[in-house]
Formats: sequence, structure tokens, C-alpha cells
Amino acid sequence: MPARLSEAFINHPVHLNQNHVDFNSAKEVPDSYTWPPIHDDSSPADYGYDVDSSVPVIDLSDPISSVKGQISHACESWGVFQITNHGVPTDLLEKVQTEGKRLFSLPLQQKLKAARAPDGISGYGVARISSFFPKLMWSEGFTIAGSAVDHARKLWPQDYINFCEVMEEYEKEMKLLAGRLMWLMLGSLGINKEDLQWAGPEGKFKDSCGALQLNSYPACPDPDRAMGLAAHTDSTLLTVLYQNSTSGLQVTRDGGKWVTVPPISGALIVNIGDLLHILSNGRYPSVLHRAVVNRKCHRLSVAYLYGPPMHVQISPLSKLVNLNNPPLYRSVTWSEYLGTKAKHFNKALSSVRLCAPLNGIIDVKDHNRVKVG
Ligand SMILES: O=C(O)CCC(=O)C(=O)O
Ligand SMILES: [Fe+2]
Repeated sequence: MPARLSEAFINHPVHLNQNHVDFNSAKEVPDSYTWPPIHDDSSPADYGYDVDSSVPVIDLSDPISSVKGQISHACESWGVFQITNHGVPTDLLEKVQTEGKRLFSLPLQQKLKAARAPDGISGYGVARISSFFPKLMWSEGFTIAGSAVDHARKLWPQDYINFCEVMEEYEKEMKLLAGRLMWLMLGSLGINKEDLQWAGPEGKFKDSCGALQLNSYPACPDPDRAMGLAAHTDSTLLTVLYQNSTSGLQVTRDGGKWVTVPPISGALIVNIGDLLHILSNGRYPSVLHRAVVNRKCHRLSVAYLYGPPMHVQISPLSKLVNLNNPPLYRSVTWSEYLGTKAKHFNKALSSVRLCAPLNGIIDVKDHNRVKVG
């Protein structure tokens, strides 16, 4: 079994076509990138006029009991929320953005020198989920699991250190923040440090794993017919996303209409992933999301993909299970789940489900019935 996140796909190689169009000079969207029209369902309500139809924004400097209450509501009803006053320095966010833009502005041939290997996780390339779709996505990505040095050196043989230092510092900040968010989320479910042995001494999640995913969405001549990143849930416990000031992220509630997550300068977005869905026995469902593109400007997003130590078995927490709430999922390690996701994509969660939903009610939160794309 892979012991490190960087080895997670050794048994699941994906051979993707990395010869994509040069986005910067494309005057139109080629047929291979043309998706069925994306209807813009966003209404004024999506921009905060109606509290119940906009993604919650939580100020982490509010009193802790209030924060936990807001998190519980956001996790139960949305699976996503934005956070402000999170403590990640603004200048670090700016540096990450500058370095990310520097990377994606390199010529395609240069970026391809650091291409992700078919059985690897780190490096440059199109989204791994591309293999599940007949059409290509209007985006490119760069993943960092472990040290970025090997790949960054291929991009900038003389000048890779700054990139690596910034990404390393950001990864450290993200790991601390993700641990803090885990306790806020778990605490709101009545779970404390004694209930989660694998969180390690003082519940610090020292051995937890994570990766940085830089996503680049070039401006697109026909954004309604292109897809930045197709609908998916993350295979994480949680994901912390920085989208800065350019919108593009959309989420659904229970497979309903797409809601745009409005950019808030300096805020971070927190998504619930499939492993927290399992750990919480479905109380905190993972959120189906996608990224759309726009005509005017390039968009960069940086996702921190956070999961448990690779060997830890994740299963519904015993405190959340009783006669009326039987365990809904079997236990899986992150490594095993990534393999399942690589094979079954959006049906992965239902493939580890133990029992059918009670009363025969369709569990829309399993996403297997949600039309993707
Ligand atoms: O770019 C975005 O807004 C979404 C990125 C995302 O979903 C991911 O990297 O998993
Ligand atoms: Fe995602």
C-alpha cells in the first residue's frame, strides 16, 4: 500500500493527452473543448441578498461558540463556506498568487518539461478527472505533493528556489489552518480529541497529509461553451481554496442549481470532501462543485487538499453511530479511496456505502445520481 500521498496513483496510472491547445492564442473554442452550453443560473440571490441561498461567510474571530454554530449550519446545509480572519498572512496569499501566475505564464513547451507522470501526482498537466469526460477542460494545473523542487527545477533551472520556498510556507500555513478547521467541524459534532486517536499528540494532526493544487483558467473566447473544471467532489477530508478576486467556483446543494461562490478579497473557501462525509456518517456531506471560465480574465485558484495519514482507516465515528443511525460507510484509507475515485469517479462514495438509504429515499448527497458536467 502506498505510504505517501505522492505514491497514491502508482497502481492507477492515467494516460492523458497533455498536448493541449495554446490557450493564450486561441481565438475560438475548438470542438474538442466544446461542452453543452453552461446556463448561468446565478441570480441576485447568489450574491448575498438572500442569506439562505448564498454560501455562508464565517468570521473566525467571532466567539468560538458562535463559530461552531455557524460551521455546523454551513456543513449540514452547504458543505462549503468562506472564512475571513483566518490568520493566513495576506502577503503570503499574494506571493502564492504571484508565483502561480509566473508558472502558468511560461510557454507550454517549458511547462511540459515538468509534466506529471501518468502514475504520479506532482507536476504540470490537465486535470486527472479529464479521463472521465469526452471533452477537454479549459484549464491547466500544477500539483505539489511533498517537495516541489524536482519539478520546479525543470521549469526554472536557475531560479526555482523562491517558488519552492513560497509553496512550502503556504503548505505549512494550510496544514495548521486545516487542523484548526477539523476541530471546529468535529467539535460542532460533539467529537473531541479523545475520540480521534489518529489526530496524534494534542490533536495536532502532525502526520496528516496534504497537497497543493494550483489551477489556471485562461480567459476564454466562448465561456458558455467551455468548462474550467467539471463537477466533482474532492477525495479529501477538507479542501481550503484560495480564489482571490476572480469568480469561477460554483457549488450545488443537494444536486440543485449551481450557485456561484462570490469572491471576497482575502477570504478562503472551505469545501467538505468525501472522507469527512464518511467520518461524519453523512452528517457533513461533501459538496459537488465545478469551475467555470470567463471571457475577460485569467483566473488562478490554489487548493490545499487535506487528508489523514495514508495508513489510517477512516470510518464513521462511533459517537455518531447508534441503532437509529447505523454506519453508512465501510472503512477506507485515503490511499484506497484515491484508488476507488480513480476508478469510479463520482460513484466512489456510493461504492463504499454499506447500506441502502433508509426508507428507500434516494440519498442525493451520494452524488451518484447527480448529472455531472
Ligand atoms: O478552481 C476552483 O475554483 C475549483 C478547484 C477545485 O475544485 C479543485 O482543485 O479540486
Ligand atoms: Fe475540487
